[in-house]
Amino acid sequence: MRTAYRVETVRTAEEELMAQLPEGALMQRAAAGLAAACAGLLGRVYGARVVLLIGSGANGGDALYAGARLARRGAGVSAVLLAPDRTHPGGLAALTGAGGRIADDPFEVLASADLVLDGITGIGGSGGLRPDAVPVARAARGSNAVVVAVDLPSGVEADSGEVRGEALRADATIAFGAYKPGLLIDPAREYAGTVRLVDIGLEPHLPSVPEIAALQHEDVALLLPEPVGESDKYRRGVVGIAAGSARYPGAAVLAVAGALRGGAGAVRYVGHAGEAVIARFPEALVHAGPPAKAGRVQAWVVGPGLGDETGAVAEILASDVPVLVDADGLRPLDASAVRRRSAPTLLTPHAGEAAALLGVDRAEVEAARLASVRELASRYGATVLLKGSTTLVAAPDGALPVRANPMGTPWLATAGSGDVLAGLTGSLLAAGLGAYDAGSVAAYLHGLAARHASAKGVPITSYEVGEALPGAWRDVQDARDVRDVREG
Ligand SMILES: NC(=O)C1=CN([C@@H]2O[C@H](COP(=O)(O)OP(=O)(O)OC[C@H]3O[C@@H](n4cnc5c(N)ncnc54)[C@H](OP(=O)(O)O)[C@@H]3O)[C@@H](O)[C@H]2O)[C@@H](O)CC1
Ligand SMILES: [K+]
Repeated sequence: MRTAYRVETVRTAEEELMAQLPEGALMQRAAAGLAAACAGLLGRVYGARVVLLIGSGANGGDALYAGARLARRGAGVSAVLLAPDRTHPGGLAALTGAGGRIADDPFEVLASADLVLDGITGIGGSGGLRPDAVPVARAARGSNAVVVAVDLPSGVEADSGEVRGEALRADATIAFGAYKPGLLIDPAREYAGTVRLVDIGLEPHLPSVPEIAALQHEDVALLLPEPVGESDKYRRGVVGIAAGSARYPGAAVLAVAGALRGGAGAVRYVGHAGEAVIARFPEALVHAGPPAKAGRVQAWVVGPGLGDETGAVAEILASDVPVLVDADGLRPLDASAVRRRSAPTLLTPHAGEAAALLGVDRAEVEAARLASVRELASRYGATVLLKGSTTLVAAPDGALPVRANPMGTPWLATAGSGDVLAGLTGSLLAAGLGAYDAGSVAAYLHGLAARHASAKGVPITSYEVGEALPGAWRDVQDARDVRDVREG
């Protein structure tokens, strides 16, 4: 599991740790890890041209000390000082002592750089790059150099993942001690490139509940439902899918495709696209409706492709089993009906649907995804899965970390992929997972399946994502088998 902590939490932990260490030791740990990572990226340090972009704080200090280490190994290191009067004094002395130089002309040194270290701002920055840093940052990005962000890409908001002005896009980010939310949440995450964590001994000082958690294979493996010896289809759970319409039968087929691969013992389809469903999936149980007459289910999915035929939404919300509401089902959603429910509710909007639920513009949701998912979860008293390039899952009470899905891929932005996800998630709910786990496990498997399906970078259809789900499941399960062997 990758975990991220807010700036305030990181600073408190750092203070605790620093009190136990000699002065400056923590920064040296950070700088040593940073210099080693840069050496790895450069391949050959001797003779490499390294440019440091230095702001007014300790982030610049880290970059200067790392630059000094690279200079001692024979790199030509130049520092661009963006706040010359407030440059970290110890770091600057170390750099010049090791033979590094202060650049007279930032654009000249950037033009021939092999590697740029972005030490403009770290966790102390906010509000995007300041005007004087913008042309320098653009020149760095426009050069042929590898851009390495120190702790965070400068210009992004560490706590929210927002990008409020211009920011410097990195090829890699070397983070110290802990991930910050912005390294896991878009749009900031997209500026970070490949993120690597340097251990500076912070972990024992961090709280047990992080702000953000991103599952990895091993975590997902532990959450997957597993059929036990005496499982019959009802024990494994029946998922009801109320989706599709005469106008959009495809959504029903795709939702059922997802549901059949999510671990439920049976899939009961209810609606007007039964013929299309049965033609593709003879194993589905098909009923014309209404949902209450369709027979017992352990969880409902309602919404994909309903068009204007949304009558089933209220009826399904009145049931006493877990309910997932997606797509067209979100339009007529009544917050008080959701809040009244005793069984879990999971809402799965994309940014546009989330914006409509919140009464704001789509751009506002996309810019502030973390705040939006939390606000929705608290307003509806429901678990909310906000779809996007990093899908977020928030539980209603706010005590659990928001889960960020690290498995997204741009190829998932294809018609119908949400229908597959809804079916898959509903199936996991029926198989007994809670809404928070079902949402995050489904988002993970769905992203992994899309990666499998587009393995060679080819465009994929949503149906292929459904077909690739068993492969993704197997992949994740292999992680559990590896762990069992290790521990067994
Ligand atoms: N604590 C530790 O022991 C360790 C800390 N570590 C390192 O320290 C980093 C945090 O350092 P920090 O607190 O000095 O803040 P930092 O990010 O350098 O910003 C400094 C100043 O920049 C300014 N500023 C603000 N916004 C701005 C903007 N948009 N554009 C330009 N400038 C802007 C603002 O000053 P202002 O100009 O507003 O007075 C702000 O105070 C952390 O990320 C990690 O790298 C590691 O070494 C591990 C050990
Ligand atoms: K930085």
